[in-house]
Amino acid sequence: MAPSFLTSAPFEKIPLISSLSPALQHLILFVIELSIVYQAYAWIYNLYFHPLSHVPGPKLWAMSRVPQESSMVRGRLHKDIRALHEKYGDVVRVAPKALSFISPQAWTDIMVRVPGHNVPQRDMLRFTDSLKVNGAAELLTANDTVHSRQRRMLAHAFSEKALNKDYQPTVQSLIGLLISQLRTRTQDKEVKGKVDLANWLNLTTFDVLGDLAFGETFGCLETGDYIPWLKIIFESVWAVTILGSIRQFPWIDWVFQIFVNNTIMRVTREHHKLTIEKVSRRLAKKTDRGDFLAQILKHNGSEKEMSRDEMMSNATMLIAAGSETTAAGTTSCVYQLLKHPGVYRKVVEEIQGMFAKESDITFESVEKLDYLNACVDESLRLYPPIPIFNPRVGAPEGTMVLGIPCKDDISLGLHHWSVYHCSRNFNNPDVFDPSRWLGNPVYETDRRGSLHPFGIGSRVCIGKHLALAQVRVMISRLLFNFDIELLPESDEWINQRAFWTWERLPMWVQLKERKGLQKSMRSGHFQPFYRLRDPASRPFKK
Ligand code: HEM
Repeated sequence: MAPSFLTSAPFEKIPLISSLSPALQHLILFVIELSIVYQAYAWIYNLYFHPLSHVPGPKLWAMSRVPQESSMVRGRLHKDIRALHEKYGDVVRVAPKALSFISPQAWTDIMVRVPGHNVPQRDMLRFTDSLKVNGAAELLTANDTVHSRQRRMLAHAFSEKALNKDYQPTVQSLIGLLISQLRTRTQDKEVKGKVDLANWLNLTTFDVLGDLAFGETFGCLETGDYIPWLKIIFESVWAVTILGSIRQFPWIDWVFQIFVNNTIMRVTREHHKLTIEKVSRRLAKKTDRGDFLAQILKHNGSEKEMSRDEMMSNATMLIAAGSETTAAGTTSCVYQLLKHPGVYRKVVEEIQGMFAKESDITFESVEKLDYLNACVDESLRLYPPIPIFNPRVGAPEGTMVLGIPCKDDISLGLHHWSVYHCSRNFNNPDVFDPSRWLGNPVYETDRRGSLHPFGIGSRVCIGKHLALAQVRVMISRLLFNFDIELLPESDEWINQRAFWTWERLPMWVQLKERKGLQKSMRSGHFQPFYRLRDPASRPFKK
């Protein structure tokens, strides 16, 4: 005779399960009980016996990954992590196997390769392979060996000489196109100078990188719109954040792979097809205009240095890594200037005092605008274009970070926005004050070494100088040509959700052409090969 507990049905009130045999119902009950016991054990272990249990932090976050990941997918991780550091100090345990840091020393321990120190690795669970054309690695996600080979090759494409001599004419020409598009809108009787500046800056940086990576723009500035290929890049930045969170939970990831992976693969294949077309077209083209591929090909001795597929993967990656970030850096600085009329006036005076005509505004000359540059640094602090972390895990042999041994199962976070908004690092952290970077003694105690919006170490942003040159020139040429006012609907523009990049909100401004500027003072910016053209002749049609 069967034992009595196998003849009674434990789930008789639950419709779907009650139709199963009592034995099967008991098996399900047993699995549920086992999971509860295991989960309770895991929570207790994480709290009291885990090697990180001595690190300060909230108990709930130390017990389970759910609080951190739920904060991340809601786009508020930057704020939550800041609050935790204010409360608990320079290092906080933010998940059973995750630490967050904010001090200058932590930047060095996590990012900088020094003899005798095992430098942490990229946390690959937070990335996807979606940028890899035919499986070929690109710089951002490459392992250390491939990374150092590719970085050597790409360094030629990001040298100072290439930047100032080869790329400057393209960038200046496209900024000229931006200015003429905006000028058209100040003269339009319906638009009356009201524009979404965030959008226009994004269109500009996309066209710049399209030209530098593929030898032709996307035509965004001409149409005032994106092409679908670029929309995929936008959306994938957000999707990578969500996928990174899903991967922290193997069961959810498993279900996700079954139901959603095919769709992702289809979109990725479509995206790669277009990349291959563009790069092939560029490689077939004979051109004397400088761009990334021209620099790489000039130094590529053999396929061993950089294969064709790797060039393709890197071309897309550079557009994804460099366009939104640069546009965000520019938009946020303009926003801060518009919110601080005293600072705005000083910047305009500095620009007008330095440049008699617009063509004097060059990559080289804008470096001398001390006040504007302090404003750029301060706005990168308050709105770092990469707002949350540079995901890393300890080295396989273990890494010491602030004296804490971290193996490769421990995730190490330096969340830009949280680091720069913590009062442990900066006095009046929420205040936009460029004098912070110009020797104001109020900020004497600031831990300036904690500000690294471009990262540091061997994986520091390769496009840093290109980005800064663009940000400075775009702002200088905008303010040279227009008086700008922030419209009330964008007063709180800076309050956005943070994913890998920021959620992109429109920034509505009112533009007025500056009075008293002679036509001759405006023109003559390098050879303007980008002008508004007949839409039918655009290289990339929608
Ligand atoms: C204001 C604009 C920009 C900001 C704030 C920015 C910030 C960053 C940050 C924080 C990293 C990560 C460093 C790390 O993981 O430790 C990074 C990496 C990178 N950025 Fe940028 N970036 C900007 C513009 C650009 C531009 C214009 C390009 C290229 C066209 C670019 C290309 C890259 C690449 C390729 C990497 C990976 C470097 C490597 O792993 O060796 N970025 N950037």
